Amino acid sequence: MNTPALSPAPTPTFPDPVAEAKISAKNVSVFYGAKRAIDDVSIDIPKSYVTAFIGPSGCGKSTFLRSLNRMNDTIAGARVEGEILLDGEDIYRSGMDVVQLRARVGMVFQKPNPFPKSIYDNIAYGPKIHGITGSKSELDGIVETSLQRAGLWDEVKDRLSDSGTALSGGQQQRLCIARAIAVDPEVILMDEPCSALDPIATARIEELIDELRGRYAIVIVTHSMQQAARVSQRTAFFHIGKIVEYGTTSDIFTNPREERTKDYITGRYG
Ligand SMILES: Nc1ncnc2c1ncn2[C@@H]1O[C@H](COP(=O)(O)OP(=O)(O)OP(=O)(O)O)[C@@H](O)[C@H]1O
Repeated sequence: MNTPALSPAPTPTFPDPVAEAKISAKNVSVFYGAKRAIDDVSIDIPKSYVTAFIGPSGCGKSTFLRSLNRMNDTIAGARVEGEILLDGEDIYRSGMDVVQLRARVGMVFQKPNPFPKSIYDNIAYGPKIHGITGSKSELDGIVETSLQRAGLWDEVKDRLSDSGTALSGGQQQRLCIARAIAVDPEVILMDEPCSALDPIATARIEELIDELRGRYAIVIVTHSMQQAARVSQRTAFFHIGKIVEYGTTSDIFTNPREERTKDYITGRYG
């Protein structure tokens, strides 16, 4: 498969000296009680590219994604071993401010989950609680910029006081992306962000990911290999808790080194 990216993307080599690591995971294992869901995974996630995690159901993609901003902390029995560095700083060190971390490393989930609040408040909430600003005019500015960046401003600018939950599914997902953007993140993690959306809303989110590329490090878990090929520049293929192969998206899809990667991308299993 060789689906072209949405717009001319850099064709990175691998390893790519230009793609400085934003996140470095070193020998990471994740357990649920005694069960090991991620087994000794190491990966550098670049600053300026979109990285896709692909692999069969249950191979640990979401588990690993959640370990990148300590969302696994919220799951009883989950435990992470190894090291995850964000700009060289261990996010699991004691004393790490996890609320601050999750603003720096934002997350968008499978099912859009806007707060049951107005569109405006969905965006303004984060900057307020993180103390980014309390001033109404600055907040107005953040709300407008975030909605613009998420490609939603024109659709909602005249109804900012309507409830976020009254929007369509695709608009709700763009609202959730705007909410993540509002706190000025450095990384955005997306866990199957289009799986609840129709093809048109999916295409809109994919265009948006492409527009956001370069401004944020983006990591997307997807079941759709076409989607990975369209939106990402790097792809990691997971299988039974391990990364089998990681490289440029074009190499993974056109010239995989590993038999298991080949089998997966040609649809032989998964
Ligand atoms: N909260 C949990 N408690 C116990 N086991 C879990 C939990 N969440 C996931 N697992 C197990 O960990 C393994 C990895 O699951 P995970 O959801 O990370 O895989 P995935 O590749 O994202 O799957 P999918 O593509 O189906 O979403 C699976 O065996 C799953 O059953």
